[in-house]
Amino acid sequence: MAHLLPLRVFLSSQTQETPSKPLKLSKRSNNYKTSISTAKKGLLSPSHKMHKLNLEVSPHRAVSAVRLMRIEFGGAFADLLNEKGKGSGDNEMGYVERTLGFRTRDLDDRDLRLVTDIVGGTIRWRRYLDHLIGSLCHDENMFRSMEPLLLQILRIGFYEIVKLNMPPYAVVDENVKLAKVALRPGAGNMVNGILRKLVLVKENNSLPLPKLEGDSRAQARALATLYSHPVWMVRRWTKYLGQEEAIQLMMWNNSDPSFSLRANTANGITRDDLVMQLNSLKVPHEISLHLDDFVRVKIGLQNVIRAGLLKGLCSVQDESAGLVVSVVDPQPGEDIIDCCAAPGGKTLYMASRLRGKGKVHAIDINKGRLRILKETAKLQKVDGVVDTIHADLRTLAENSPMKSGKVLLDAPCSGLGVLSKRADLRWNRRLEDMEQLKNLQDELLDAAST
Ligand SMILES: C[S@@+](CC[C@H](N)C(=O)[O-])C[C@H]1O[C@@H](n2cnc3c(N)ncnc32)[C@H](O)[C@@H]1O
Repeated sequence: MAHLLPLRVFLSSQTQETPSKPLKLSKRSNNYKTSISTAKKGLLSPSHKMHKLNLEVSPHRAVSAVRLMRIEFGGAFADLLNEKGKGSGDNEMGYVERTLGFRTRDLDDRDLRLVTDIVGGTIRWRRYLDHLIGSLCHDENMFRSMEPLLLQILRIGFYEIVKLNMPPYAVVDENVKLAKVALRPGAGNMVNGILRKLVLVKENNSLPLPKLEGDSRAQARALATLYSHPVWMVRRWTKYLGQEEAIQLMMWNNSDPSFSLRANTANGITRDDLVMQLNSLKVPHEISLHLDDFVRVKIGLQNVIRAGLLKGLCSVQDESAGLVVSVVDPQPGEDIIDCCAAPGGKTLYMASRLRGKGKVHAIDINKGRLRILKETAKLQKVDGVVDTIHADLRTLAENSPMKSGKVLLDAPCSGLGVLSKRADLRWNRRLEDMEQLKNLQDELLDAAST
């Protein structure tokens, strides 16, 4: 019966989180390797390297510096969700120990919040911070040849002073201490010199920032530094939106993201149950104005993860993704095709709305992501109504076309709409990728409507 219904294709450009990648230190950067081994050489001998505890260095700065290294050179993701909550525990301290040569005391909730703020902010503001650091170095070569860990420590210090407005001399002291212990005394002296220069120019209100002047290229370069985005994005947005709106957009991308949680009704959890849990965890939240099962959370996601709420009780899902599902409006008994389904955010929400009757056929080309979808479907108790199909949609549509009254196509997208959530994404996208993506989206749309 379903194939007799008029075909409806829902196209969504919502970006989803991608699964966490393993750390690949050796291939991505020789510099990183060098700096790690330098740290180890000075500080560790194999016999005591696993238990050296340093109580003087501020733990959240040490963890932030290492997390920044992993994000820039190790293929790790910047956002909490892709760390799957492991970022707060032993795992993270293991990375700290291997990179810096010592452990710090365990992080408490406040430390964890600071790590999230510092890491997210430092990545977002990287271009701006590097401009300031470069301007305050003796010469360009000093900046260009700076070892990666030293640069991360300086970025943290600059971010804390310029963007978080933290008490400057405490910031200087703490970051100098970190550079001395994690690298060597000379590195601490360098951090001291450059941070003190920064404090001075900030106090005199004379931060060396570019002026918005000259032709459109020069202005784009200045805006790219002032609002910390790649030049090609600034040029693109200025062209399509005008300068004022492009600036608004960049300011939004630089703001702290908020998240939404969806109560997993298929597991018998209501939004009221979820609210009770959030209250008991003291996580501030607001009820969604648009969707019955959703709750908004600005801070405290780390607590939600640590309390295990994501293990079946609720999922992190943007309201925009929820609204796409509302447009599809899944009804019990329906057969729905989700053409680019993994890791499954929309599939699983649609499945929960089938109330045990019907099927979501979840197609995806990526086996690993599809496996995550399958596992999460089990966790959320909707696996009975989810059928996974590992295939390239284009080949599938040609060789064994499927029919359904409702077809959702959530094609791969640039992710430029979620830059506030994915702090590192702006630095990983290239203009050339956009053209390729557009062609792929065209082909997928054709295949989905076959
Ligand atoms: C934006 S994500 C989908 C997110 C998903 N709808 C959700 O809500 O979690 C795009 C997905 O398209 C998949 N994809 C890319 N090319 C494909 C193709 N030719 N056939 C099927 N899936 C494809 C990717 O593997 C990726 O998982």
